[in-house]
Amino acid sequence: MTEYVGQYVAPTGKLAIVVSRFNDVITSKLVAGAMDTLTRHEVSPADVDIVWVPGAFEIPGMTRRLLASNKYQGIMTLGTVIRGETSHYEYVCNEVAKGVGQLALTSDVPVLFGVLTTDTLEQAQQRAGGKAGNKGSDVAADVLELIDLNRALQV
Ligand SMILES: Nc1c(NC[C@H](O)[C@H](O)[C@H](O)CO)[nH]c(=O)[nH]c1=O
Ligand SMILES: CC(=O)[C@@H](O)COP(=O)(O)O
Repeated sequence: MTEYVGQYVAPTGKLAIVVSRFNDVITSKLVAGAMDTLTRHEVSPADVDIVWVPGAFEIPGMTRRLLASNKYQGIMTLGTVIRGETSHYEYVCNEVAKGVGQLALTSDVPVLFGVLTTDTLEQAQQRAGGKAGNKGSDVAADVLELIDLNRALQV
């Protein structure tokens, strides 16, 4: 039996973070968490491109463009969608999740989903460095793991 588990090691190539400016009081903390985790695992900041888009809805499109550039070994998507008074929340969340999910499914380059979808600002704050951790840190570790796993499997 052979078991494969990716390790948290710095890849040889570049990484990208696609992050939305909407709710940037939160998304900036997600980026900070991601960069903290990446640098703790010896990823050079020079090897990370951070691309800011207006809102979460724009994340899939920009991610698709970065994938097409063939510049990156892995892409993390970060955003924060907080429920408002109308059904807009559902449409934004559904399209972002569907778009990023489709890219993750069809790309050989790991694409990670780090978009918070919360009912309240407090819930988002708790997941951006509060008691529920930092989603940016989570997806940073995940992208390192997936890149290394693909390397080990030679896929
Ligand atoms: N309400 C939130 C949005 N809305 C904006 C959309 O994401 C998009 O930028 C706009 O519809 C133009 O296409 N975006 C978030 O990231 N978070 C929200 O809570
Ligand atoms: C998630 C959203 O788009 C949300 O901020 C919009 O708020 P509202 O539904 O009150 O217009």
